[in-house]
Amino acid sequence: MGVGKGTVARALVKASDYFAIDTDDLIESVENRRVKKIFEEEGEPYFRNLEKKCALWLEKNVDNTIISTGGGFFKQENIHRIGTIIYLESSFDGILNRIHSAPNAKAKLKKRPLLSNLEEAKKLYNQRVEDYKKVSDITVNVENKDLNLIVEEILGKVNENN
Ligand SMILES: Nc1ncnc2c1ncn2[C@@H]1O[C@H](COP(=O)(O)OP(=O)(O)O)[C@@H](O)[C@H]1O
Ligand SMILES: O=C(O)C1=C[C@@H](OP(=O)(O)O)[C@@H](O)[C@H](O)C1
Repeated sequence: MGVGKGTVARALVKASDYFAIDTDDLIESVENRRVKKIFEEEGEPYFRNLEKKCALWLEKNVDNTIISTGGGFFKQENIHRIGTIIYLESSFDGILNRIHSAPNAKAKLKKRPLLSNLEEAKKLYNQRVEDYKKVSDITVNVENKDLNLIVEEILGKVNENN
């Protein structure tokens, strides 16, 4: 939720031969509506089921690609069969500061249904943090870090990992 997955993916594409896709974008495209609308009109379980379908499709069909995901995608049962998992690490306040200092901060907050209640969002972050660490193959701290340095670290660690 706002740690910089999409931004980092776009920077990685510029700095390498990789191309990128985003699971929320894929879901929005097949549903022809925004994630926020899907949550409002169908509820969260419906969205998680779309993530599951997307995860199964990625496992079968996508290789050598940067995949940015929604913040809850890591729970997919086949996540390790999709590829190398990179965790972008930041404190909760670091994430909020990022979003609040974006020029379009209001829109960024509005499109994220799980950020609408800050207390609940912090609870969710605290619940997930240990799981993010457990599930990831590579961790890169992104707090207060320049995008170029983040990209350099990721590409270095991915090369070491392969
Ligand atoms: N390394 C960075 N330095 C400064 N701002 C960043 C960095 N990474 C992301 N941002 C900003 O943080 C906000 C959230 O990033 P975004 O890529 O949309 O997150 P996510 O895809 O994880 O939800 C955006 O306004 C983006 O410009
Ligand atoms: O953390 C989550 O469970 C979610 C994060 C969102 O994506 P971002 O991480 O890009 O905000 C989006 O997939 C959906 O609102 C659920």
